[in-house]
Amino acid sequence: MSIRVAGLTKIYGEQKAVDNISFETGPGVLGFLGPNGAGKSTTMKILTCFIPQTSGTAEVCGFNVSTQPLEVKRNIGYLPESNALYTDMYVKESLAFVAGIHQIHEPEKRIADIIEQTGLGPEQHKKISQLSKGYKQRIGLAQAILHDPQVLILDEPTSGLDPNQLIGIRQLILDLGKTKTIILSTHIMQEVEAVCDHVIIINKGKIVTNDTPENLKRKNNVNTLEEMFVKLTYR
Ligand SMILES: Nc1ncnc2c1ncn2[C@@H]1O[C@H](COP(=O)(O)OP(=O)(O)OP(=O)(O)O)[C@@H](O)[C@H]1O
Repeated sequence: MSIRVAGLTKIYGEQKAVDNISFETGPGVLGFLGPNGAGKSTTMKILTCFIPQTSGTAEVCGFNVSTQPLEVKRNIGYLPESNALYTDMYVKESLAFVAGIHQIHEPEKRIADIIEQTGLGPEQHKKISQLSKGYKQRIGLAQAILHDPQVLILDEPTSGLDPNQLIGIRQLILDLGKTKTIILSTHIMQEVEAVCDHVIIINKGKIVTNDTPENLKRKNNVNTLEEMFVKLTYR
């Protein structure tokens, strides 16, 4: 399994944001769902070594996030919810910058491949500040996959995109999920139906369910994932 989480807990001050969660996942797309404030981003930040957990363990590709953060970062690509970009950089310049950080061999070829894969071709000569929101998301994704990590953590990668952009990014996630382990946080249930093989729902810091979308609908006797989400997380 590429990701193993055991008894993970994060306490901010008095608040338990993540409460003793455990799960494992391998190649494919895992939907990581839950209401606002459930603890999704906190879990993702721990997995990507942005913040330390209070207790419990997390491993990425066999490397421990607490004791082997460099190895974890080599094996993980992260698109944070905020998708902070250097907006004064040109598209290729920003990718070259990230390629330098990862010490990528033959960066020009890899950057050209990634521009092709993420559909950035038509916009590749622009400054990031000149790009539409959808293309900025593509830059965030391009930066996350540039070093060809085995694991991708995508925090609401399609929020605010128009339907055309949505289709493009979802297709890219589907393609990547054929070989990589992807954890995808989203509030869009259509997206879960479209791309996720498996779903974890977290509520108030605890995992309330972990199954395939089909099993979840059947077990909860509902027709849609929206109904299932409300049933498991409302109040
Ligand atoms: N740095 C912090 N300091 C204190 N509390 C925090 C901090 N970051 C998050 N929290 C709290 O932890 C809880 C979980 O937040 P988190 O961002 O993980 O939720 P989320 O599931 O990603 O929510 P959303 O869907 O709204 O993005 C929230 O109550 C939040 O206010």
